[in-house]
Parts: sequence; structure tokens; C-alpha cells
Amino acid sequence: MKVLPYAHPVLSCQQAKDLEFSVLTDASAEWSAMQQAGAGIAKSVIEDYQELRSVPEHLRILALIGKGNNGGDALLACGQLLADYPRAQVDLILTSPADELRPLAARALQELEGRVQIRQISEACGLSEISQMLVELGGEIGFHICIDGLLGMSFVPPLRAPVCDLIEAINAFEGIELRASVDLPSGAGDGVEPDALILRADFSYATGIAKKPLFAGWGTCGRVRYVDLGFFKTTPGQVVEAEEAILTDAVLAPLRRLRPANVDKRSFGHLFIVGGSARMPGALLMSVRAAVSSGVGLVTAFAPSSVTAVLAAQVPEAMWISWPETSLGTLSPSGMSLILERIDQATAVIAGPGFGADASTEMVAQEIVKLVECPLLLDADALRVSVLEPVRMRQEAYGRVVLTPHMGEFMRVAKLEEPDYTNDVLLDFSKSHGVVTVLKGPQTRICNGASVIYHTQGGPVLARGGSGDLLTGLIGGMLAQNAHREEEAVAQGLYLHGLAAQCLARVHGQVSVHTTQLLDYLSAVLRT
Ligand SMILES: NC(=O)C1=CN([C@@H]2O[C@H](COP(=O)(O)OP(=O)(O)OC[C@H]3O[C@@H](n4cnc5c(N)ncnc54)[C@H](O)[C@@H]3O)[C@@H](O)[C@H]2O)[C@H](O)CC1
Repeated sequence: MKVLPYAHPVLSCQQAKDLEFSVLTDASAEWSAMQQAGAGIAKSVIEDYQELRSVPEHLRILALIGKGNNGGDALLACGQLLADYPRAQVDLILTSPADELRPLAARALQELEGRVQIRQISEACGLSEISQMLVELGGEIGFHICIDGLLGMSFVPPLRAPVCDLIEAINAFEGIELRASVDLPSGAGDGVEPDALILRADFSYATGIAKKPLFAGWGTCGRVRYVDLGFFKTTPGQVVEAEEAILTDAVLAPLRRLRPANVDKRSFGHLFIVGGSARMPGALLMSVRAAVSSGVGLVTAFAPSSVTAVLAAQVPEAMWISWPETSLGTLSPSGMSLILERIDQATAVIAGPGFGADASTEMVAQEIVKLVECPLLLDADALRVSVLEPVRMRQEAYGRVVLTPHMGEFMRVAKLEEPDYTNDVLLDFSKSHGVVTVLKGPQTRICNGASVIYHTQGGPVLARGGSGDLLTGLIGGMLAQNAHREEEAVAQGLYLHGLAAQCLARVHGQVSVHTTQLLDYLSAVLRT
């Protein structure tokens, strides 16, 4: 794939090792990368902890230290946390004698001398002794954060004692609030089977290169964070051997620049949103609210006639068109002329949020696919096999069709009998339909038929009704502003949505929030 300025390659552990070997040519380069990794992990883990509560001054950290560079990264992360939280208490568990650590890990340990408590375990310890030790070390409070620096990309199965016993004990130990793995959860790696023993991480902090096992769908890697160490400072447009990539913060750079002075509302696109039904007016409302916050110049919303006035009062920034509805309160195909007579104003169109699944909305969606000559986003109940049929007939010049299914909707349009998380199915589907698919879930993937880009921001705070409707509005808004660079627009909408969700969770937690609060954090995300 071409190196995009906003997505970095995802590689197998072996490919990552080879690349690191070519980039980090001596011990000083390795040490400097390790320092960056340690600082990056410390910063990210503190941000992530805030989804639980504010970080306590007397932070209690447990770090599991293996012999290699993974252990070195974890030790330097502990050093950074001690610098930032001088009252923190750090307990280290070493799985080998200190004099057996690799040179850089030994150097990192030396830097912590006198500031941490060290326990060493050996093969003879066994699971129950290690479990008992955790209980004693944790005391009444337990640990706020456990940093797993046991094994990284160089791990070759099988796991041996005492590491396997330590992983098992950590997985079972309830006195840890957040489990953070350095690079990969210990036990994960190339060729590792899904049922193998792997440390159950809440977050994995991929240092330098995001490795493929993080996306294997095992659910043990938790949420993936990419700690960019600058390994991919390649020229945009250059080709690298990777079909998979991870989205980076750079995707939002164009939205963080000053806008030119000589612009007006027409310079930032005009988005049409067709959606809603008497039963689900809220879905349309959420998409429209998100769209008007996306930076798009103009939004026109087409809503079922019985709810238009109520919705319009809630988002006066949008223009509202009342659409005739069926006896079931869904959009009637007889309203198509309303959109067609204005279509030359639109730079992108969304169809689907809150549609409801009946024959009328199916027909509306089909007509839109056939007649709309600009980029088009289909979501929710517009995602049907019969609606995708005319997609292939569309001329390339009209702009791409973007689909935003969750797994249930993807199964429907790809005619799958059970969920399939493999990239092959996603690639085949997107290629054969000529669409950009955004397959939503805990690890959302963007696929253009040739490559897959992972998006890992957001988190469980998004696991509530309406998150997808907000996403649709944001992506639609970006498409309308950026009509000739659909994939970039999609990536911008996704990333902005994910970062805002994280901000929301860091301020209010993951539980007692409502979906549209996410919109309050969009501007903070763009102004950092
Ligand atoms: N008020 C209404 O009218 C409602 C209508 N609904 C109908 O459903 C669709 C849209 O569904 P929505 O609830 O927005 O959810 P989606 O599944 O499409 O999108 C979810 C969104 O959240 C992300 N996400 C979820 N879990 C995680 C996680 N663990 N980690 C990270 N990210 C996560 C996911 O990736 C998506 O981005 C609407 O049009 C109506 O037709 C709904 O039933 C809600 C209320």
C-alpha cells in the first residue's frame, strides 16, 4: 500500500523486528527509542486511567519485568510515572535475576535504584505462591495500574515457568484496576493460537510499530494504543509492503489549521441527510447535530413530515425539509423529488439513520443510490442487499459510496451466516462492490478493497445507542467538505468521533453519560 501521511503500517512481529533492526542501528539509538517508548507509555496509561477516575497522588503500580527490551520499556515507563507522581509506589516483579537482564533493561533498572521495591520469582515458585505474593504486595488497596513488560514481539512459544504462572496469577488477581501491556500482551505473537495463555490486557501500548497480533480479534489485547517512535518518517506516496495500517492523529492535522480568510459557507460543502421515521426521529437528529459540528458549511435534513417541526427547533443551524411519510411513519418514495430538485447543491449525501426497515425506505435508498451524483454514505437500514445492487452501476466520477455497517449489518449485506472478523471477507466485499466500508466495532476497520486501516480510538463509552448516528453525521460532514478525498474524510470523521468519546470518558467516565455528550468534546479535540 502507499504510505499515507495519516496511517502507519501494521506488521507481523517478524517484519517489525526486521524493521527495528534496520532503524535502530546501535545501542544509543535503541536507548533513545526505549526512553521515548517509556515516556509515551507513561503518558498514555495515565490518560487511559482517567476513564476510571482522577489519578490518585499515591498511585500504586505493579510492573512485571522480563529480561528484554519489553522489560526495559516498562521500567522506563515506571521511572516517568515516578517523576510525574513522586508519591507513587512501584513494585517490580522480576522473572529472572537482575544480572540476567539484557543491557538496556539492566540500565533502565539501575535508573530506578532505591525508588522501587523489587521481588524476583523463579521457576520453583508455582501459581499459588505467586498468587499469594500478589495478595500480600497489593495489600488492602491493591494496584491502580499493572504494567506488563514480560514478553514482547520476540516471544517464541511456548510460555515457560515462572512467566506462565505469573500471567495466570495476574489474569486471576482482582486487585488490579488497569492492566497495561507494553507492545503486546505477554504470550501474544506471530502464530499464537487464540486459546493460548495470554495476559488479559485492558490496554496494549504498541511501541514504534503496531503488530498484527493486536488485531487478531482474541479480545485479550484490550484497547490498542500506538506509541509513535518516528519509524515511519517516509515520504507520503512511497510504497511499503503492508496491506494493513493503523490510523494516527495526523489525520486531523488539516482540521487544526487556520482556515483561509476569503471563504464563506459554500467553501465548506453542503451535506444532505435523509433519515428518520416516526419511531426513530432521534437517530436523524443525532446525525444532524453531529454534522453541524463537523465544520461543514451547510446541512439540509430531510425528515418525516410528522416530526420535522420538532426536530427543526432543536437544530436551527440545519435547513429542514418535510418529507411525506407512509402510514408506518417512514419516508415514502413519493418524496424523492424533494431531494432531486435540490441535488445540484449537495456535495455529499447521507441516507439511512433512523430509516426503519420497510419496503418504502428500501426504495428511497435504492433511488438515492441510482440518482445522486456525489459521494454517498449509507448507514443503518439503508444497508441492504437490494440497495447495494445499483452501487456497481454508479460512475466513478460521482464519488465513492461509503458504507458504515456494524457486524450485524455487515452480515446482512455481505450475506454471511455468522460474524466474520477476517480482513479477507472485508476486502472481498469492498472490492467487489467498489465501496469504502467502515466496519464498526471495538476495532473499527476502514477498507477500500485494497487495504485495511484500523481505528482504535473511542472505547466502550461508545457502546450505547446513537454512537453510530453521531459517527455518520461526522463522516458525512467530512465527506461534504472533502468530496474528492473520501477515504481521508472517512478517517477524519472516525478519528474525531473516537477522540471525543475518549475525552468524554476521561471527564465523566464510561457509564453515566449520554451519547450526545460526545459532541461537547469535538472542539477540545481539535484545539489540542
Ligand atoms: N434514538 C434512536 O432513534 C435510535 C436508533 N437506532 C437505530 O440504529 C441505528 C444506529 O445505531 P447506533 O446505536 O448508533 O449504533 P451503531 O452500532 O451503528 O454504532 C456504534 C458505534 O459505537 C462504536 N463502538 C461500540 N462499541 C465500542 C467499543 N467497545 N469500543 C469502541 N467503539 C465502540 C462503534 O464502532 C460505532 O462507531 C440508527 O440509525 C437507528 O436506525 C439505535 O438503536 C439507537 C437509538
